[in-house]
Amino acid sequence: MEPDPVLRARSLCRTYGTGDAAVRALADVDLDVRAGEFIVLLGASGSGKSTLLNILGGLDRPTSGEVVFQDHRLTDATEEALTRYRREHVGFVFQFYNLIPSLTVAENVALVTDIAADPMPVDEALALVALSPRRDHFPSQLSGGEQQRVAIARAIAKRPQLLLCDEPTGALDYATGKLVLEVIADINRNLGTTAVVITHNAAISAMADRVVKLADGRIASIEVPARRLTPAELSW
Ligand SMILES: Nc1ncnc2c1ncn2[C@@H]1O[C@H](COP(=O)(O)OP(=O)(O)OP(=O)(O)O)[C@@H](O)[C@H]1O
Repeated sequence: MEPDPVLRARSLCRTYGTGDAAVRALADVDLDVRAGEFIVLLGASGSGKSTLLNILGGLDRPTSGEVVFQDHRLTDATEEALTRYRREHVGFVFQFYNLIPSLTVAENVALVTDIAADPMPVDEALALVALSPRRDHFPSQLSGGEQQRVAIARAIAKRPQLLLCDEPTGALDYATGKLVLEVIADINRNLGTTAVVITHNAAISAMADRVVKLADGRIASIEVPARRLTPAELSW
């Protein structure tokens, strides 16, 4: 039996602007995200990937349609409830790491654990991304890949159900990007965190449970790779 969906999106539409300037970013998107799965979201630039991820993560609302997280309709939620949803249940990782330069690695992660309901200890989160020895360093003393691993530690330290990653390897070289993907795959496998990862790199799709392709704001296809590869087995 398939696991229950942790997120259900139905008939999602998102239009930016109005009148002649209106841009339809999403049109009639239906998607179930199942507990514990690893989804890769592919599609050309402008196909609606970030718009969909932002709506799933409660950073944005659809123009019409609905999103349900477990039993909660996010589309009806107040701003306070959406903020609580993001704070308690969603970890975000973006292309640029958004670390606070004046805080150490451990302090950057503690920013999140200080306000979370049931966080893991900061040092446990740093161990999961293999950065324990760098806990007292500042972001400027780290490589891009290391900074991204701090961002991942910060995202997972609150034990979110969902880890939403928008081009997490977009600013990284090949080898470093692979290391970062390995960390995300390990977290998905070992902690059971449901992961949705946007990428431009189709080779990454072989590490997914399902690959969702967007084109012009619609789901063009959903594929299940024959065998889920580890990032170490991927090449591009
Ligand atoms: N704030 C906005 N105002 C107006 N149009 C927007 C806005 N955000 C996105 N769009 C438009 O919506 C469409 C979908 O954008 P989106 O960022 O979701 O695509 P994407 O697939 O993530 O692209 P990329 O791979 O380039 O990041 C694009 O045509 C984009 O120009």
